[in-house]
Amino acid sequence: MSALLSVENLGITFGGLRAVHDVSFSVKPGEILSVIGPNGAGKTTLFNMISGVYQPGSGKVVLEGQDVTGMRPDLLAHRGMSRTFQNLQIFQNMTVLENAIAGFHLTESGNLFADLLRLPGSRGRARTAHQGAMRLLERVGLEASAETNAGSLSYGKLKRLEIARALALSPKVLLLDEPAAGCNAVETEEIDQMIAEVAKSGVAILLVEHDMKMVMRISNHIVVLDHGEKIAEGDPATVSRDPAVIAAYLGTEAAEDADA
Ligand SMILES: Nc1ncnc2c1ncn2[C@@H]1O[C@H](COP(=O)(O)OP(=O)(O)OP(=O)(O)O)[C@@H](O)[C@H]1O
Repeated sequence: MSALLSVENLGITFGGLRAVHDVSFSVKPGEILSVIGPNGAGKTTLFNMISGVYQPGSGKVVLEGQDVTGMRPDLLAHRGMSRTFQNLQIFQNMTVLENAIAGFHLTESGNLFADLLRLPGSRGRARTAHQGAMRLLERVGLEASAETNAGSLSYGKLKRLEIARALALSPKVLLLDEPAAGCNAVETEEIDQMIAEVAKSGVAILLVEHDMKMVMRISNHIVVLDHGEKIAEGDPATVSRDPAVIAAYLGTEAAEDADA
């Protein structure tokens, strides 16, 4: 199967610092690809370039054969690319359902409040968004919490709500920035399962995550960054044995032990 999303020689420099340099990889429909690396390796910067938050200094982002390099996030969302952020972007004072409805208005913020208030002219659209939002909540196991204030949800549920919102525009590729950060083991496993289900439906998943157990469990393919450069890639077993990867995380001594 051909690539849904390709990153070709992507790079960016911040005031002389090569935050990301010459990184290439591709992801297919239904595949879970994780980007890992020590703190400051360039993972979030890479995500920001792919999702149009940063203009790359060099290289290309290709979505379904189209060059979408530096395209605005809202336009990318319409072409099938959604993302979540490291910091939750949830409206704490709104209900779970209202937050999910907001996902359908990513590109038309003017309509969101009209729809929530059910103003004249918005009823048909509001009904569609309402039904879609309920389906999303079912998909992430939050239907029973629809009327709950988002501010009172557990952290794991908030994370699932954020993923639900990113799914609102039926993305073909979903970028998840640390979906398990701050979650306990049970919550992480629930998020695991959810991500696996989304991938099974044919969505390509691109994941940045520090929880190595989770990464090893759910990834089909792993790309390892260190100091902005790709130092390894492959399946979880291959990557976890790679001396360059071990060195990047633990120092060269550990890599020499692994080699012996
Ligand atoms: N907007 C920016 N301006 C200047 N430097 C930046 C900017 N964003 C990131 N950097 C630098 O680029 C490098 C890569 O940072 P980035 O946040 O992408 O790493 P990361 O792998 O996501 O780290 P972490 O795992 O800690 O989240 C770091 O040295 C960081 O200080």
